[in-house]
Amino acid sequence: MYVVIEGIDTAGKSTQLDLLQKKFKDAIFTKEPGGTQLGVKLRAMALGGEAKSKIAEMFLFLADRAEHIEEVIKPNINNTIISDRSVISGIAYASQLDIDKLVDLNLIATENILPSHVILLELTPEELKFRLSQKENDSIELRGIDYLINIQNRMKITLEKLNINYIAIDASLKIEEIEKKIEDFLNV
Ligand SMILES: Nc1ncnc2c1ncn2[C@@H]1O[C@H](COP(=O)(O)OP(=O)(O)OP(=O)(O)O)[C@@H](O)[C@H]1O
Ligand SMILES: Cc1cn([C@H]2C[C@H](O)[C@@H](COP(=O)(O)O)O2)c(=O)[nH]c1=O
Repeated sequence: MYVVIEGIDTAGKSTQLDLLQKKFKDAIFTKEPGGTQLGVKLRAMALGGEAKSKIAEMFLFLADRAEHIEEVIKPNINNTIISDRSVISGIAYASQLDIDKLVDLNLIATENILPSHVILLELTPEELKFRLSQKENDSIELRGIDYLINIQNRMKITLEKLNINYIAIDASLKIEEIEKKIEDFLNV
């Protein structure tokens, strides 16, 4: 299975991935952006704010995704893959473009390969504001609360549009409660 943990910045993805690492010892753990050698360079460019064009930024993430599919997902498609982010973030975060156009571009990048299970961790604006205040914000996080909540809404629209098997979990629940809901969703 190709499992993805999705959510906007600070939603709790890394926290749950650390717990999943203990449970799925044979799984391939990966991420977007930055899950390949090329992806590390693309991540640095995209998150470093080097692209003045939002379209150029989007293509940096698309290139990362295409390389990730080729180098990590396809070779391991018959094993358990657990990824921090995916095409869902890719479509949701490119908020200057129409979702349908983004779906087409991302299906090219992913060769029509989609996650089999997506866990969406959802934050309230209040919880997001608190969590962002607890860390140094990167160029995307600096776009603010309304921008990120809009991204979160676009994630749900994208999941429905792609008809992907997903669960939306309140990210402000206790860490253990979220862990249990994920376990039940993955039937482990
Ligand atoms: N269920 C939770 N309740 C309260 N705080 C949480 C919960 N899960 C994670 N946190 C805290 O929220 C912050 C962000 O968590 P984490 O780094 O796991 O999020 P993330 O989605 O990986 O973030 P990013 O995408 O920005 O890297 C951390 O300080 C973490 O300790
Ligand atoms: C895959 C992907 C990610 N982003 C954004 C989302 C986050 O702000 C960063 C990644 O940070 P993380 O700490 O690794 O979660 O990049 C994006 O804008 N487009 C994408 O396709």
